[in-house]
Amino acid sequence: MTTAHALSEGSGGPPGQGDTVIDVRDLRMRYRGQDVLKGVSFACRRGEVVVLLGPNGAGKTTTIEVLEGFRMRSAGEVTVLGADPARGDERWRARLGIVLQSWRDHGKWRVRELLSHLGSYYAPYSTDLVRRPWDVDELVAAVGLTEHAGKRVGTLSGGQRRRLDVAVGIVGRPELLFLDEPTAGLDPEARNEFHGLVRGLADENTTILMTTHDLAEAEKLADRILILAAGRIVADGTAAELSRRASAEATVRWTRDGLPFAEATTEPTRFVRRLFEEHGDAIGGLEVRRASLEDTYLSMVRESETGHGADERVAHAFEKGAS
Ligand SMILES: Nc1ncnc2c1ncn2[C@@H]1O[C@H](COP(=O)(O)OP(=O)(O)OP(=O)(O)O)[C@@H](O)[C@H]1O
Repeated sequence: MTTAHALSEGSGGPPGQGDTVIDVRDLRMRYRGQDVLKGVSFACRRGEVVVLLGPNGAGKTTTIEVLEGFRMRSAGEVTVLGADPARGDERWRARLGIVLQSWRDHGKWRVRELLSHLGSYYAPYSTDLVRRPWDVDELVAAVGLTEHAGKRVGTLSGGQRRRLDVAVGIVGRPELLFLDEPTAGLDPEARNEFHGLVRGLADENTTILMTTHDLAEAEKLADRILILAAGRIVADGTAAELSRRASAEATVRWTRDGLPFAEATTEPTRFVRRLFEEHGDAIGGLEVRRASLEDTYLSMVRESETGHGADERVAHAFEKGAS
């Protein structure tokens, strides 16, 4: 994929505050008397890939739809690309790219025609630095649909449709891209290609906020991970930071004279050195394992859902660690 454009410059919109592209403070959402978001706060900087994790029904789609301007919030302050999404105009909207969770059918259109048609809406917002829309053939190649460019959308497979969803989301060369479970239904190869596409866009300074239930994907793509649970952000950091802060302990496993041993320790390097000093060649099968993102995620979600003030405690610990 070649996208040698400065996506963040010359786009015609007002700059955000410095490098902050998304700023969310105390966002609240209540549906029919039920509080889903109870004070969500976070920020995203230009060029960051931020992954929003959380259990089913946590409010990830709600959060993203508020930021896209598709949903009115109950309370809180939200700024996206320098504007309140509830009052975003067309020029503001042209700077966003959106890949929704649900498929909106355009079954009778052919792939290339659909992308040309949708792309034409962005032409008035083209600048010398950011040519809009994306050239259709280049775009079709970037999402791996070249072979299917002449097909009717209704005849594509589920995974091919998902690729098309992504193409629709980026046809206007967005500065900020929202991806709601973009890889659901993609095969491993398509998923891998999609990851390359996301990294390529981020390298060109596109800010990306995405949701996924695939923790390996989150770990691979995210500059920063947010965990939304029980109506709040209970964790905010890199995958490594999250794992370290969730558990300072690593588990060391080894065998000695063929017998298995395991020990939890906060100082694995010192522990392993001592182990070899004491037992030398009798040691085999050495393994040092820190908490995985999955361990961390599951324990944080569990703690926040069972209450006992754990979510506040964890969020506080993360805030302290992140600064
Ligand atoms: N329009 C609506 N009216 C009433 N309740 C809603 C509405 N939209 C969402 N909800 C409720 O709000 C909660 C959060 O939904 P949301 O779709 O934001 O969660 P999510 O984190 O994206 O979930 P998933 O991982 O399953 O996609 C759910 O309990 C859902 O039933």
